[in-house]
Amino acid sequence: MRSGVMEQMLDTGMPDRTDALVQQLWQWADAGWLRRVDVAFAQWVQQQDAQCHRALPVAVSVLCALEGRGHSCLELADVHGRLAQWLDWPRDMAAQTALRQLLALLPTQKQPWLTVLQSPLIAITAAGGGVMHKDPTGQESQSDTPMLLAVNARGEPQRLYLRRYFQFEQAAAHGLLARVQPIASQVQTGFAREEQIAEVLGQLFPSAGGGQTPPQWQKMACALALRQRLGVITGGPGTGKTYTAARLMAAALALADDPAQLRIRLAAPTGKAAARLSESLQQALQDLPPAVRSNTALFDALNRIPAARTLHSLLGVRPGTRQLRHDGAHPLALDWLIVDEASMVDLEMMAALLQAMPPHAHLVLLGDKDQLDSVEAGAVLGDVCEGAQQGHYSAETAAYLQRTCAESVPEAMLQPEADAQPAPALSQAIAMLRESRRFGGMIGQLALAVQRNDGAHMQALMTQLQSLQPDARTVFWKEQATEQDARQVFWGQGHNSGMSAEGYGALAALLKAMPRWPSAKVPAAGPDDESWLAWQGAHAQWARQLLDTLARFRILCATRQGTWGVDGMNALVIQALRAAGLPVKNQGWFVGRVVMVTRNDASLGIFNGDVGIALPAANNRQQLRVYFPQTGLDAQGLPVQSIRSIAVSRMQHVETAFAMTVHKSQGSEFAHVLLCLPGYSSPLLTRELLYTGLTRAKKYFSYLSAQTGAWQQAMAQSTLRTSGLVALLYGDGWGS
Ligand SMILES: Nc1ncnc2c1ncn2[C@@H]1O[C@H](COP(=O)(O)OP(=O)(O)OP(=O)(O)O)[C@@H](O)[C@H]1O
Repeated sequence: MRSGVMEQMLDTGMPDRTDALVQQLWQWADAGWLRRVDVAFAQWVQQQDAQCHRALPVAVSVLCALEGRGHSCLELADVHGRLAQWLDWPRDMAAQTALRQLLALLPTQKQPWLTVLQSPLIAITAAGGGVMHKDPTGQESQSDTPMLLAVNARGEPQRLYLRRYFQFEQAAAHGLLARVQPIASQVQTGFAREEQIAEVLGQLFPSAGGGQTPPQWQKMACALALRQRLGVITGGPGTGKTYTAARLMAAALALADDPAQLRIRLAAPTGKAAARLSESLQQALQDLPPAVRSNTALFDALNRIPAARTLHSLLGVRPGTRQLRHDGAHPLALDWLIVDEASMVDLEMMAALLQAMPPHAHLVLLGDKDQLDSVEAGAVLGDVCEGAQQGHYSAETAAYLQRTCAESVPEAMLQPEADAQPAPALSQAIAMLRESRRFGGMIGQLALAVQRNDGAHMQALMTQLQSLQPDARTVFWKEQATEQDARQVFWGQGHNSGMSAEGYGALAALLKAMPRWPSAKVPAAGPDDESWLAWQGAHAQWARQLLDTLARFRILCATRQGTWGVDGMNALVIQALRAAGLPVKNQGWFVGRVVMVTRNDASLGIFNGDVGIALPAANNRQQLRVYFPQTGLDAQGLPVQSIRSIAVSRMQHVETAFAMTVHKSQGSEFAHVLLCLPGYSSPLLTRELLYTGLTRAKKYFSYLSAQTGAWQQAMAQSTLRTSGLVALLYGDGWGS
């Protein structure tokens, strides 16, 4: 099929008529290079506007294809240069030539876009909002056109949007900027003066302040978030985002007129992230300074904060619709909202959240701006934190931080007075935590090198790695790797003695060591029968050990398909388990099948991303159940680990997960991570992907790639999602 399409396209060149061109787009969809929905929309446009420019259906299908890849618009400047990065190009040269020929219909300069986009289906709008209801020739157009062309102040075309995404961007930008306006009346939110903030923060960060080096960004992050109704706390893994959020909650309560009435709520984009936030916050509350913990009223109020929810459930998503129970007209009933893993929140959800936030309430976003973006369109946290590395603090902010934290903002992070642009209002709400409390060592160094795209640092680390004795290595690195290499790594063989405990070899050994069943049939004895209780205990302990072992190692892949993708690696693990004598199957359920939930199911209490293992039920060895780890709270409010199980017959939406995509691993950590890159280039292989994969590893990191240089190529490539949000938040030309 593919070669047929290409031959035809190469033979005939581009058709002159738009309907014939749309037919060619369908062939591209048949060949898998465009989604059918992309072409269906282009066809609809061509049918509605029969006189349209012949390049319009191509532009429209590209716009839709980009939306499917997480971009919120089509950036019209340098389209040709950018498309090479944006689209996943077919791998063979002939197909690439044919695709280039098609895309050559799109203008290379900005101005001719006005002619191409001249259509009653496209309205012009100022990039900052305010639809002009004119088409590019100045004619009145419909007010509800499906697409919008954003132009700058000089009327030059900037970006083409599907209307929905334009509206989401506007709502997100307006919502964020409205929250960085100074709080009109401190009385309204019950907050007192700066001296009180200084006093409270002094208690919460007793050892910080006083000009320590490096500056205490955690304390400053709290001060910034208390100053307006938006706080953004970004930082790599283990930099103390949750630790800081716990102190911020304590500060908000301590400063409130009536702490018992202050409604603090917690949320995260996924159920797993929500559970993890509650768990880490509980831990962080236990770490509060004794003086704060002994304030019983405050500590009780902190402990009464409800467990974190998913954003979907907080906003009240109505099943099967895009409607929400909470919006601008029906705001959320809360005073503070802390959202963790904000990098996973997509543009549509962020817009909805900001609209549903009551005007007086504080929103605090926690997340790692360098991680992969949300699966759906938008890169909101990345866009918001565009200038976080450099700070861009105003002299007023620096003075405020000095007064409240006794901390000086480093000179390099102040917006230069000579700068034509004033310090952006949004930057005054952002704090970047820079010191990892969890990991340094080789993995931390690699993450830094990747984050900064620092090839020389990478090289030095590789040289250092070679010079280490195998047992001292926390990183294993192999290019031009084979399946045999993969087997060795995931089985935990041969690299160093520490790593060998962290792999599926250990899982297989445990599976084989299933506790001996008391009898062939389930004991009919009652629950107080001693042997029955002993058997139940042994079974639960076994399941617990398996889950612990599973939680320590994972294979992460950049892609789904192919030998080095999720499917290939899952098949390889299953093969290895079979070779070890376990009765595994290629398809369906078997003892030891590791699965990931792919859809939330509130009735079963399982969430997208939860990982469990199929094991025989304690009371019926013929019946398989999936065992999941569960975190609860003990009488003192401390997290306790337990297990729960669900019959496999009730698990409809799961997939095998010995290996998973890097995307799906966001929000999880493992003692040992094996990251696999495929043997070909792809726009999916980016710096953010490497960084996210790397930073999932706490102790050991293994890297395998079928080709040499894949790491360096990925490091040089950024996800670069196109959006107009940075321009809306910081002004046109920011950072350029
Ligand atoms: N200022 C500090 N003093 C002492 N320990 C700290 C401090 N900040 C953080 N920690 C500790 O460092 C560890 C990581 O902190 P935390 O979990 O808050 O980081 P995080 O940025 O939220 O991580 P993740 O990205 O994994 O969510 C925790 O054990 C925490 O108690």
